[in-house]
Amino acid sequence: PDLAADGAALLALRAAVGRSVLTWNASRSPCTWQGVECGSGRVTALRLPGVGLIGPIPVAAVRNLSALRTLSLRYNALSGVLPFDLPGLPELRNLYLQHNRFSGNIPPALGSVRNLIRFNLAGNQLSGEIPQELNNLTRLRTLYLENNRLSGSIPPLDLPNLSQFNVSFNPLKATIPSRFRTFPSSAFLSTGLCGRPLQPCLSDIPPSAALGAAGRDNGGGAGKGKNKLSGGAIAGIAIGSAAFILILLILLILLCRRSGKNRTSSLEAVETRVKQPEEAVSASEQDNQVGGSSQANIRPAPTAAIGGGKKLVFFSGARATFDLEDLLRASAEVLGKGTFGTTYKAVLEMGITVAVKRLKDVTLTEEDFREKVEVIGAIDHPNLVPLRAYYYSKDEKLLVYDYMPLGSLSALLHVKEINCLLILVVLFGNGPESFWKEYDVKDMESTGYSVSGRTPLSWETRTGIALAAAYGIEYIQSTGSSTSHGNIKSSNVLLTKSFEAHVSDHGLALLAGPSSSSTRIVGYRAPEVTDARMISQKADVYSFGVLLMELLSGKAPAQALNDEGIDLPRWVQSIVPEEWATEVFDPELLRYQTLEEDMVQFLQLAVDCTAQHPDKRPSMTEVVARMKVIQTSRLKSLSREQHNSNNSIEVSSD
Ligand SMILES: Nc1ncnc2c1ncn2[C@@H]1O[C@H](COP(=O)(O)OP(=O)(O)OP(=O)(O)O)[C@@H](O)[C@H]1O
Repeated sequence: PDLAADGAALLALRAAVGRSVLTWNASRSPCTWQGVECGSGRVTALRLPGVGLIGPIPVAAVRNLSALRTLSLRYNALSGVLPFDLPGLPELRNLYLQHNRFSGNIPPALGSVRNLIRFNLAGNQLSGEIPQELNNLTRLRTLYLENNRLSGSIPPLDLPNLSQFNVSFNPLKATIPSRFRTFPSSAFLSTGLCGRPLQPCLSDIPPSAALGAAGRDNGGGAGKGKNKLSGGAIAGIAIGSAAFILILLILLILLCRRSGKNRTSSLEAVETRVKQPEEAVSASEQDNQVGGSSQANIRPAPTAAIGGGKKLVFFSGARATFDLEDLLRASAEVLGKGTFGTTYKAVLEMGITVAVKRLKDVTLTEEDFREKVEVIGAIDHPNLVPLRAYYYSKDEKLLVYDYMPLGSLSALLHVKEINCLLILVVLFGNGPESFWKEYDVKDMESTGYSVSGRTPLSWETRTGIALAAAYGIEYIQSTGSSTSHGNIKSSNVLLTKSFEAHVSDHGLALLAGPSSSSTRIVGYRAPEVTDARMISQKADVYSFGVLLMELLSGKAPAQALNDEGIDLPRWVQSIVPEEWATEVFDPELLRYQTLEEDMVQFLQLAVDCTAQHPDKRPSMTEVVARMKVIQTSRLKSLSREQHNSNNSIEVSSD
């Protein structure tokens, strides 16, 4: 076999599954074709994730690619049986076939691909048993088989290097073999398996022993009634299960009701703290609180809203449409606890919704506090969350912001929210297995459920968010040569209903007490920032680079810190750019094949932003400029394509 034979095999593959999507030029070397990589004059890798391949793969096409080390055809619509009925891929290390429509058995012949290290067949329709022959794959480190229809038991494979394993959502049965007991329970979700790490098996007596016992009871007869439970046992199990489900239901209802209750009572604590100490404050002190001279020096005199003796100080652009009493009467809900305190959503009686941040650990004097808040309030830009008002007393410091209805980018990208209704459907519908199997994720999402809990974000939305956040940060930095945000992360990028991004929490580092610095920006903090209070513009650039990586990969930086302590930037840098498309980008982005070049450029920018040395990082202005160049060149090529297609329509209509 040689390169020409590899080329012929690839063309056979294209003819079978990719005729309309692969534009390989047969007159050029296969090594120049999309997704093909060569080494020593042979095809060594074929990576075509999410390109729209469809149909069954001819066995011969794969078998002839005998120098292949990586085959990645994930996220396509490939069907039929797995094309590996004969040994023929001795070099294969990585086999990624997840999220296709392959059916039939896992071919035992795969056991002869002895160099296999990564093997992923998740999200197909494979049935039958997991073949015992996989035991020959002694180098195997990853075996992902979740979301198939595999039955039987897990064979007692002895794979010394296996560190990633999952068989969830398969109708497998019986006890988990001892080799697999060290994997977490998430590796065996929604199966019929039992034993560690799952619940103990109903009976400690293995089925064979039970059979033997039944046989003995029957005097070794024909085996009638063998392995059957008595009527009493069945009734016991039925009553037990019903009671369990009932308890679960009651717990669920209590949980849902409790979370509803929290929503309306959260600002009560604030009210108590605001009212009590205020009563003790002297009249002169109170006068000082209503737009004192220190405020007037910094910006035009703020409007003071006075209600029941309590004052909210509004910034000049904002009308004092409500007062503190209104705020305290509002129904409130905790949005989250952050470094600087707790944030509430407050819906005022007149219909206005605001976000109220209740600051903790403020050690500044009143004068310093007011002065600094006035500076923060004066920073006004369309991509920053507007600070509308504040409240200061000895015991309570509140900041009132515009409420951003879509919440944070972090929640959109990562939060897996399980809707109470969804749990009920799973529990009382047709049962978990049929639920996951029979409902297509897309169908679920179109009915308003989010199965994974993630809102799919398009490429345009992601780049729009990135650019808007960059504008916001650039503006903050433009207000002073050493001014920086100091806490750039995805939970501080908030979104309006139309996905417009606003950076929040700007300037709060100025108000923060020393205790707030320790936990801040884990995963986003630049290496030179040893004390989080020592913020800088180049450290913001680093954090923004991590945020970009998060947007492109869908991975949360704090969670990306794996056992070896590798954070998101180092993980991205450990992967060569040629592999970014398959290894780094969020699978949700794989459908934008034509945009791969743009994605690579954005990721390269993120890599530059996260350079170890601050001087090597671009400035925020350069970051904005580079992002605009990528977007503009994309728009230009789009309009060129449009122009060409219009011309060709005209020509063909001639
Ligand atoms: N103006 C707002 N509109 C809507 N949601 C908000 C607003 N401000 C904050 N939130 C939400 O409240 C949550 C808590 O915010 P908060 O700023 O208190 O903490 P954080 O951003 O998680 O951490 P840190 O304090 O370190 O920035 C955020 O995740 C965000 O979803």
